[in-house]
Amino acid sequence: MSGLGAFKGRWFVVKIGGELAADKPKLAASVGAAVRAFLDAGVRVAVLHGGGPQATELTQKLGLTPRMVGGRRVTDEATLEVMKMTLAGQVSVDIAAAFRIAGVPALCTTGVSAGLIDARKRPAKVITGAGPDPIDLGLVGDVTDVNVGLFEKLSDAGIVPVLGSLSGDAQGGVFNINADTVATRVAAKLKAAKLFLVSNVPGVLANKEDPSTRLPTLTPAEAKAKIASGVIQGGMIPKVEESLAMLEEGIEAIHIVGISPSNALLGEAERAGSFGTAFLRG
Ligand SMILES: Nc1ncnc2c1ncn2[C@@H]1O[C@H](COP(=O)(O)OP(=O)(O)O)[C@@H](O)[C@H]1O
Ligand SMILES: CC(=O)N[C@@H](CCC(=O)OP(=O)(O)O)C(=O)O
Repeated sequence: MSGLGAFKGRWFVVKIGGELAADKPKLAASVGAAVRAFLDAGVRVAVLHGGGPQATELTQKLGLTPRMVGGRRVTDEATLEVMKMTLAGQVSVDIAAAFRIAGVPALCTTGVSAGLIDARKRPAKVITGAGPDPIDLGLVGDVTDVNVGLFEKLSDAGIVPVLGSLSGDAQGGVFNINADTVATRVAAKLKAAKLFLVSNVPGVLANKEDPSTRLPTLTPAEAKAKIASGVIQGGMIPKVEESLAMLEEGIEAIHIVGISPSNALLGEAERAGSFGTAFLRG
């Protein structure tokens, strides 16, 4: 029995980057196997997923031009339709299939369902790396509430909720939210013991082109300096910013980790910094 037993009854929140859904056997052997091990240790698990690369590809196929600002997608009506097709469609079904291979009873939907994740439109805001003026991202939301009771009921029934990062409101509104952001909000509301942001890179890298330059740990000061100097760019910016915000809220363990080798997530859960990047209070 591993050290995971110490987390019996607590929540682990796992966020899967959209790109990882493309290879079902690999996703099953890495994230699927780790989630199975968490469940076997009595840990409660909630999964959030993105689908950014698939959404960008479909946007282009439809003759539209994707626009990202500081790692966030500018979301007009047409783009929101694309997000529904990819997050609630292709990516959701592929993750459900991968979890079946791993023997994980996953219920795959989005945060819109049954008010699992409530949101409201995000007001125009200054975005890191995108100049001094506030930017309106369109139909992008901020999480306002998480239905913790329903997460607990699903978990009590042995079901793992797996949610694409769309959320809604009681008036029928639907909003696109960066999946890292949703994951951090859900982790905070569930008072999760650990949050894992599982991506296509092994962690935060000192040189983003070289996987051997993984930084095992980062303090807030180090992370902010790496954003300011341009070492951390693009989609890694929201991951790191959200992780730092989580630390400020008192969540003790946030890990950015990859899926190679396949035991990376499980290993990182057992020993922080062993396979990914763990954020430490400064
Ligand atoms: N310092 C860095 N270390 C690792 N990845 C980085 C870094 N800076 C930028 N990146 C980029 O961030 C990407 C991960 O963000 P993103 O594509 O949004 O992942 P996900 O889809 O898993 O949320 C990596 O593929 C990499 O290209
Ligand atoms: C507002 C915003 O940026 N939403 C994201 C949601 C998907 C996502 O985060 O996907 P990954 O985790 O695969 O990057 C987007 O539209 O790309």
